[in-house]
Formats: sequence, C-alpha cells, structure tokens
Amino acid sequence: MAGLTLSNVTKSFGDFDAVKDVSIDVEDGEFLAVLGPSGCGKTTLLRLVAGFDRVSAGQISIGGKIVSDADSSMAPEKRRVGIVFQNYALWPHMTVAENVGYSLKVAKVDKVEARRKVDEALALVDLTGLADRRPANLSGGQRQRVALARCLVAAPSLVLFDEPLANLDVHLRAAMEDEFAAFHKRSGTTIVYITHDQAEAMALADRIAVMDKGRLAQLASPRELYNEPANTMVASFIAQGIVLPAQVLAAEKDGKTEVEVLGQKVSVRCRPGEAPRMGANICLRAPDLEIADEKEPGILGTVLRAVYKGGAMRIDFAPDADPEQKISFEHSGHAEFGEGQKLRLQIVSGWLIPETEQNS
Ligand SMILES: Nc1ncnc2c1ncn2[C@@H]1O[C@H](COP(=O)(O)OP(=O)(O)OP(=O)(O)O)[C@@H](O)[C@H]1O
Repeated sequence: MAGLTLSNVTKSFGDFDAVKDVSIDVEDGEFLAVLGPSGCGKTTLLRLVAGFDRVSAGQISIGGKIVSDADSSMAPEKRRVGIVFQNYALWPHMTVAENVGYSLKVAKVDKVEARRKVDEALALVDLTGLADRRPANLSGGQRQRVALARCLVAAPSLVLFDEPLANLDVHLRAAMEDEFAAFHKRSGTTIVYITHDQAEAMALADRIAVMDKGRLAQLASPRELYNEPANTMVASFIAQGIVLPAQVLAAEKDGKTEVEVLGQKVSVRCRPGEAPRMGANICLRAPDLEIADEKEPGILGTVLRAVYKGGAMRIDFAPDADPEQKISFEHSGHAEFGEGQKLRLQIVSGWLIPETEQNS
C-alpha cells in the first residue's frame, strides 16, 4: 500500500476552478473521506488522483512518486489505483471468482497464480465461500463486495471509493459501512472515500477532508470537525451546526473565552491565543442549548414552528433581540411546544469559530 500526497492541486475548466489549491497528505493505510455538498469538487479530485484528468497546477504523488504535475501525467493503468464506483457492473454469466479474476485472465496471468490472487481478494472482502455463485444469487451488499474484490485483485497501491453506497437502501448502507470498516482493518489498504453523506464519513474515516467550492475547508478527525470547526462553512455543514454572530469579550484562558451573543454573556471553548474582537461567530451543537425556566437567564424569543420527530422536537426559534437570527434545534425532552409560544433559551457551551478569510 502507499500514501497519497496532493500539493497545491488546482483543476480549472476554462476560467472556473473546480479544485483550487488543495493540499492533502494521506498516510499509508489511512482511511480518508472527502466530504462536501454537491458541486464542491469531490469527483474532480478523484478523477485527478485516478489519472482520468490532468492537474492545471500543483502535484500529486502516490507512494512518494510523482504521478501528476502541470507538465506530465502518468496513465491511469500505471498508477495502480483501484476504484469502486457507485454503479458497479458485474458480468451476470460469470461466477464470482470469474468476475474477480477477469483482469488477470486478460493479462494472461498463470492459472494457479490467478486463482491464488482471486482467493486472497475474496478473503479480504469476506466472500470466501461464494466463489462459484453467480451475481444474480447474491445480495446487493455481496455484489458490492465482489466489485471491491475485483479491484483488489490487481493489488492496487490505493483504493478510491466513489459514493459506493449511494444506491443502496438505508439498512444495507449501515451493514456495508460495517463491512468497509472491517475490510479496512483487515487489509490496511489506503482508502480515499468520496461521499456527500456525513454520517457515512464520520462512521468510517480516520480523517475527513471537507471541500467547499473547490477548496479544502478543513482536514481533521470526525471528532475535531464536530467539536472544533475551522470556519462557518464546516460549522453549519457538519451536523447542521447553529452559527451565531458574537463578540469576543476576553482573552483566551485554559481553552475558553467569554463572548456576548444575542445580549447574553456565555463562556465558550476556543483556540489558544484568541483575543477580544467584534464580528466573530460561534458554533452551537444540540447539547449546547437548553430550554431555561422563566426565572433563569437566557435568550427570550418565540417558537416559529415545532415539528415532532419521534423522540425529539425540531424547533425553529426567533430571538426577541434579533428575530431575523432564526435558531433551529432539536429538543429531546418530553415537553410539547407550539407555534407562537414564548421560550427562554440558554446557551450552556459552544465553540468560537477561528477568524479566517472564509468567514469574513
Ligand atoms: N468537464 C467539466 N467542465 C466544466 N466544468 C466541470 C467539469 N467537470 C466538473 N465541472 C464543474 O466543477 C464543479 C465540481 O464538480 P464535481 O463533479 O467535482 O463536484 P462533486 O462535488 O463531485 O459534485 P456531486 O456530489 O454533485 O457529484 C461543478 O461546478 C461542475 O459543474
């Protein structure tokens, strides 16, 4: 297996940059998810790594060897990059083993050697007993694993997954997430996994590269993305975070500072070295908000909409201090809420979003 390095990679179509100045280091054996909304450049990035497109600027290396820069591009088949697509096609008239071993047959690999490689690939995806079945007699998840084995048989240096679960139903997706995680543990394969599904990325990846309009918005562990988003895009994109304007009142001390938000003073977590500033933003996750008693301090406002979601209520709330600043959150208590009801919200914690170009 091999690591992957993208250094200041840009891909332009005319004067539009689909990928802009992206630098990512994927370690040998790491599982990296590339996550972002539609059109953020995920597929373009994958095509550059696979070698289907050439970079406009920057450099891509696999296993320390440069495979793409502005002047040269190694052919896809020489990169030894395996790809598992969303729409995998298996040959219906061939058995599982024949499907997996087809590329070896075409390459005229010795039959005994080919069989050994096929068996190895099937073992890696946990399909050892099904070598003689035909695709029609497999479940959707098993078929997806055959597609994965077919890519592994060529001993790729890294494997790219392009939204491999997008066409599967919810239950199968969850089962396949477990399968992919187990496969990664078993094989130690370097994986780059493209998805727009953050639950999938969170469940599987060691680190997640969040893309926004062609740029890398943040590269961090799932926990860090959730707890310490680097900018407003990541804060609101991950777990539908609530972003509120705030003023920083004090210098950072022990990883915390005091901010004023909607007329309330609140202590929030922050990066080291934060100092008082205007025009800041904080990010709140569901556990950071509580509904306060009338006598307690808090942000007074009105319920605009309350929808029961089974075990929780989704509440849209307009603070009296700034009704335009709608706050949408889930409340998991038993209390019922209705449109027009007055509420007092208390912010018990939060994260001060660092000052970046993207937020200004
Ligand atoms: N060949 C091309 N010519 C011109 N523009 C392109 C080309 N390929 C992609 N783009 C543009 O680049 C941007 C990024 O596209 P890309 O397919 O990489 O996004 P994505 O994140 O994979 O989106 P999705 O999740 O919808 O597949 C889009 O605005 C797209 O229209």
